[in-house]
Amino acid sequence: MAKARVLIVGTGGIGTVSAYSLEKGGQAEVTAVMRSNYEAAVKNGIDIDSVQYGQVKAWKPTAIVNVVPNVSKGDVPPFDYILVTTKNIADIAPTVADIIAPAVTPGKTAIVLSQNGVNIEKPLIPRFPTNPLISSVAYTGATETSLAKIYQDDDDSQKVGAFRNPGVPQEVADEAAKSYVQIYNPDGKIDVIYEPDVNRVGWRKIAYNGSMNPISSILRMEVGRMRMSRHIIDDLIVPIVLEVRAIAEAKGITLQPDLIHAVTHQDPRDTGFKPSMCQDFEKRNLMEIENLIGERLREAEKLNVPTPTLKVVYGIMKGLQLGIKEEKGLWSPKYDPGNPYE
Ligand SMILES: NC(=O)C1=CN([C@@H]2O[C@H](COP(=O)(O)OP(=O)(O)OC[C@H]3O[C@@H](n4cnc5c(N)ncnc54)[C@H](OP(=O)(O)O)[C@@H]3O)[C@@H](O)[C@H]2O)C=CC1
Ligand SMILES: CC(C)(CO)C(=O)C(=O)O
Repeated sequence: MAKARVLIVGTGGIGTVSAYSLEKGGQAEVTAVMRSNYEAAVKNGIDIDSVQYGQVKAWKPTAIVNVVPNVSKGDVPPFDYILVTTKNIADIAPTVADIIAPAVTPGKTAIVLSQNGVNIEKPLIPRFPTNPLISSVAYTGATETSLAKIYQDDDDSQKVGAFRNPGVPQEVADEAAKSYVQIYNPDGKIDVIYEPDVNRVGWRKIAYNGSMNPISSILRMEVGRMRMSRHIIDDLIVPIVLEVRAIAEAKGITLQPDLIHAVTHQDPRDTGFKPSMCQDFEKRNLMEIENLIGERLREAEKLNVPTPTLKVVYGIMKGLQLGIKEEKGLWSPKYDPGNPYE
């Protein structure tokens, strides 16, 4: 059987581990789009120091490219799947839809978003109305420590299911998600599984990412240290988790009764782990603020759910993001038209 053609856009921590798992399964050939790490990967391959796969040295997927291939010209065969593993920075162009558009074949390519956050599929629906949209909620732990050098500290673990895209019959989207899991994990040896209720799973995950990620970034603190402070947990983490639960409930999504315990005890007791947002902040990378916090606030407003803690945290994170945007030349200190504080 011909292997599935998978394009991975954003081959950093999660993208590299996914590329390796996909090719190891034997049913996919991966084209990896790389950017800052492109030259290092082409010259020396990719090193993965992996809790799951051991020391992988100088590895290369089937193809490495430094631009998203344009399939419309007909000289590149269409892709069966595009796996998006960039950070989702919705407040800065180009958006995910703009980045992947050249490689999408209407009615054929299934688009898999393996990114943290809620509502990440929404901007893709009008742009790709005939393509199945798939959610991969990832629990894998992986970091690019230097160019094309990956440290994987948690096994590849994902729950995969279809988003709703009104132009695609639900059974077609569900089938695409199941086929993706089959290609990714053909002999069932890894924890990458089909999840029919992936929306609920995404909301559960955001109870962690929406609380631990921003608070660790603001405090620049590991999760283990935060857990040792009752103030941090009682006054910051718990209120956010309760607000996330209230928004989810207003949307008809019931999260588990022991959610607070599950979030606060997700990581080992004395862990030195800092969530991905805190790592980005320390590297002075843009952070995934809109899909982890902003989108939930907007949902809460629509549903009249009070979210005082989230609102304060959002304001602080927007301020921190502004500093990073200014450093990158993406913002200059000036008043926007209509700003009443001028
Ligand atoms: N890391 C983790 O353990 C976990 C991460 N996640 C989620 O997974 C997603 C990916 O995270 P992670 O792997 O950590 O991210 P990384 O920052 O490690 O990797 C993102 C990659 O995307 C590349 N990229 C960004 N924009 C483009 C573009 N326009 N064209 C080509 N390449 C691009 C970056 O290139 P460049 O270096 O040039 O910027 C980088 O190589 C995020 O949504 C994150 O929240 C979820 C669970 C765990
Ligand atoms: C906690 C983790 C690694 C997922 O398990 C994550 O999602 C993040 O750091 O943003």
